[in-house]
Amino acid sequence: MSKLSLDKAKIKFLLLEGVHQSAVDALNADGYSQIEFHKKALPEAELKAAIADAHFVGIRSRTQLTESVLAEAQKLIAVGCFCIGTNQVDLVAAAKRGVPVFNAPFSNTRSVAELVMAEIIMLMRGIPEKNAIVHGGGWVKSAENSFEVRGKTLGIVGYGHIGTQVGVLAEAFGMQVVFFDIETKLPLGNARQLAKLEEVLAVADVVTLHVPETPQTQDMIGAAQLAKMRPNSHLINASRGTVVDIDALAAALASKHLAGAAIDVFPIEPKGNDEEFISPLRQFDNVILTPHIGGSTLEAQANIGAEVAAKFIRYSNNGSTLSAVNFPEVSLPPHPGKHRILHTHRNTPGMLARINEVISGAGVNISAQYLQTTEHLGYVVIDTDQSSSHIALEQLTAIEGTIRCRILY
Ligand SMILES: NC(=O)C1=CN([C@@H]2O[C@H](COP(=O)(O)OP(=O)(O)OC[C@H]3O[C@@H](n4cnc5c(N)ncnc54)[C@H](O)[C@@H]3O)[C@@H](O)[C@H]2O)C=CC1
Ligand SMILES: O=C(O)CCC(=O)C(=O)O
Repeated sequence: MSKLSLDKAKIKFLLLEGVHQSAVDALNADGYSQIEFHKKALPEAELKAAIADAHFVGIRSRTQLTESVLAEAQKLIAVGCFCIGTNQVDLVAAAKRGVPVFNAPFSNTRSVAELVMAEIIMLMRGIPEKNAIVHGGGWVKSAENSFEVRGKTLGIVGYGHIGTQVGVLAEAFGMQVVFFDIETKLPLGNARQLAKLEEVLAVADVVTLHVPETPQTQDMIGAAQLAKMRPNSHLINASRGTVVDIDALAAALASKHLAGAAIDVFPIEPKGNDEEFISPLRQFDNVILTPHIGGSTLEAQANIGAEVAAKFIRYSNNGSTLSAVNFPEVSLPPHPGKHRILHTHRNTPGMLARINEVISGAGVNISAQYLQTTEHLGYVVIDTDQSSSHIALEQLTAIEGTIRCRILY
């Protein structure tokens, strides 16, 4: 590997929310030693101070990287979400600054699916209430409201990575699976895609939500949708807290229209393990409440740590943005003996021509080049035969529409 223009020892990684040690190990093994590690999310003022000189920041679901936080991050090169969801990052604000955002799109998928499968069985057997009764010294040995899952119908809303895994597990238990998704999806096994959310709600004994947080999924399950669910059915939400109107859910449980629920994510979650969890759902013994741990298994966290750290390393060493969620995806193999320039710009006509004009004007030969664009952004990786350091970096940076230009090596 050619020597990076910015010494690895000077590149600061800010890792928050106790990301797994596997991330630190992977970065250390590649020669990155400046790692500031925090077990928790930082309050906004502390976050702004810590991010000011960070080149890479790694978070989980709790840290909000808003426009105003990103504005403080003048040296930021990339963001890593050590999880699936990226809704906690202002992706547009990051892209505007030339900052790609990476995540781990399926390292905790199985963990969520297993928890959901367990909850389906627990809810169908009425275990949460029975557990509470026995803990209180009671003893109600009864088969009332206790059912096998075999032959029952599971409704999956959002049939992506997690939804499909839940469907496969549920079918192995003999359940019938129906799902709703805004995209047409290949149904696995005997699963059936239904055209409308309401159709799924009307037939399912258990409804489980696996959609991302978007403007369209905000309060997707409110009073009207809960009313359309079958009497005595169950709701599971391990997606995002904004997807369910919690007060409407509390009302549906209080009226006994729903027989139970399992909720892992909430509209407002405590910022740390020392803060009290406040929710109208605490009063219900027939609701399984978990502290956003759907993806929190040791296996998943170790895999996520290694995966996102590898994406940081590839981008830092190579300029590869493969699998970035807000950025054109470009990957060139390392070219020993060559020199590499990274140019991020607004996607306007003629940009590549202007960049190449500057490079050839400096008497430097381009040996490889790869451009990708998204609607608003262009990212080009340029390998040159001669050292590009003598090309006026200012000239490339001065091209109208340039967001960021770096000489990598
Ligand atoms: N509780 C936890 O610890 C965890 C929660 N999650 C959450 O689960 C979500 C889903 O994860 P994946 O399955 O990996 O995502 P995915 O992107 O693979 O699947 C999401 C599916 O939802 C569909 N969808 C999007 N908008 C929709 C709408 N309005 N109506 C119906 N379908 C819609 C998409 O077409 C896609 O098929 C994540 O975005 C994250 O928020 C993920 C991991 C752990
Ligand atoms: O483990 C975490 O911090 C968040 C898990 C999650 O919600 C996700 O992966 O989207």
